[in-house]
Parts: sequence; C-alpha cells; structure tokens
Amino acid sequence: MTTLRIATRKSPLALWQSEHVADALRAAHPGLAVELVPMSTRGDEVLDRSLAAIGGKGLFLKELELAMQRGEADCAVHSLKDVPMELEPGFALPAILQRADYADAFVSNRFDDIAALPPGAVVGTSSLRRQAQLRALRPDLQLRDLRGNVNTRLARLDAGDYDAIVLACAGLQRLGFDARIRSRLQAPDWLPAPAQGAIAIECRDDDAATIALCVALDHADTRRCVEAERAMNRALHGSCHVPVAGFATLAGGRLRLHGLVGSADDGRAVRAQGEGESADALGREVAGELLASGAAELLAL
Ligand SMILES: NCc1[nH]cc(CCC(=O)O)c1CC(=O)O
Repeated sequence: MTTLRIATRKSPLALWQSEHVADALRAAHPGLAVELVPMSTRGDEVLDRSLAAIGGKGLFLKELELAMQRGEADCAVHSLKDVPMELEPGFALPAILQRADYADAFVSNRFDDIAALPPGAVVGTSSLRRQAQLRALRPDLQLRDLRGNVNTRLARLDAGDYDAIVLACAGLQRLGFDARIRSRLQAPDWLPAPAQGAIAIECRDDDAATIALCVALDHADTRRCVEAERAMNRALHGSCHVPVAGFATLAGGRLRLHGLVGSADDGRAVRAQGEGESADALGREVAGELLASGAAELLAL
C-alpha cells in the first residue's frame, strides 16, 4: 500500500479525530503515507429535521462507506457512539482506540451543575438519552432541541438561547474546550451513550492490507467495554430513536455494566447493572433485566 486514505466527515470534531488516527497510524507504521479524504454526509447537511426523522445515525456513515466501496478511500474514522449497532454487511471495525473521557459535560456560563439551575431553566440537547436523564432529575426544566456540531452548540449557548447545554466531555476536550466543562456528569448516577468517548476505524471486511495496518491501534480493554455497552443497546433495539444509556468498566479482568432506559417525555427511568466475563452475554443480561423491570413499556416494544 502506498498511501492509506481516510474518509472523514468535515466537522471540526471529525477532522480532529481523523487527524489523530492518521498520526497514530504514521507512528505505528514508520514510512506509511496517510491522507484524509473529507466528505459531506446527509447527517451533516440536514440540520432542520431530527436525526430520527431523516433516517438515524447511519446517515453519518453511508457516504463514507460508499467512498470505500468505490475505492476512493481505504477506511473511515467515526465516533463509535454514532455507529449503528449492526454494521452494513461487508464492513468491519478493525480498530477501536483507547477510550477518552466517557462522561457527559454540563456546560453553562452561569451555573455550576444541574442542581444549581433555577426552576424552569432552559437546557439544550437533542439527545433523547440526555433529555430522559435531565427529566428524571429535574422535571421542572424546559428542554429545547439543539443540533449541529460542537462549535455551533457552544455558540448558541453563548448567544443566550439556553441556560445550559449537555455535551460529551471527549468532544470538548479534543477541540480544546476543556475550560467550558462546568461539571462532569458521572456514572453510575448519569450514564453516557454506549461507546461514548471511543473512536473506531471502519474498513471493508475483505481489505486485508488495511485491516493489518489498523489493528495496531486497537485497544483490547476498550473494545471489551464498548462491546458490552453495544450488546446491551442492540438487545434493546437501541438507536438514536430511544433513550438508552450504558457504561462498562473493567476491574480485575471482570466487566461491570450499568444500563439505563428512560423516557424523554415524563422522566420515568429504569436502571440495571451486572458483572461478567463475556461482553456479549453481559450486555444481553443487563438488557434483559432492564426489559423485565419496565424498559419494554418505555421503549414500546
Ligand atoms: N452526537 C455527536 C457526537 N458524537 C461523538 C461526540 C463526542 C465524542 C465521542 O463521544 O467520542 C459527539 C458530540 C457530543 O455528543 O457532544
């Protein structure tokens, strides 16, 4: 292979993550040339309708997958939390990088944390998962939609459209906005999206040369944790249409997984947790427990 071409979305966060992967690949394989192929996706272009309405998170991947199929790129870099639970046939994730900060961030110019918000304060987030957890903690808050890339969301907060917003710490830190994090919303009280904070590389599953280069960046412990989170989400038919949160950690070789299914409408939420060795079995077990204790009703399954 002469040059490894990475397909990427054009948002500042996507470009940062793809540059980060390019640097790591160059470091792992001295002499390898790596270049970015920036592309626009439907998920980036259509900002006036909800993701659910235009077809879900897969829209962020589709154009990049087509570029790989056409031979215009060898791999693509994604935030793993935006990757659907079922990959398109013919594709694989040869590397999942070490997870950065998993937590959500409370961001505000006036208030330190959720508890400090005055009654009826306006909080911006389009994530059903974040809406559900906010509702469960503070039924009085007014939740308003907020889409767009990280920079756009911060600009709308600063314009005074919201009293506070919730974003991923990882995205803020990658873009140099650490100082905007007023508090970290931490597990197990507040749970992130499954696989939040983890970057994945996708390529064609028959592209042995690309797979061989990418596996050098795979982080086995992160892969185990996010597989448990994604197995739970898959068993709940999770997508961006439903408020599902999950976070797994490893201690002494054993996985511990916390899961939550909520309602973005009325603040009901169901929680479950478990421990185990197999990511897949644990994910399905915690999902089963959530469904048995009321999640089925919340998800209208
Ligand atoms: N939904 C967009 C998205 N996808 C990944 C991240 C953050 C980076 C990560 O989770 O690795 C973000 C921004 C956010 O949720 O604030």
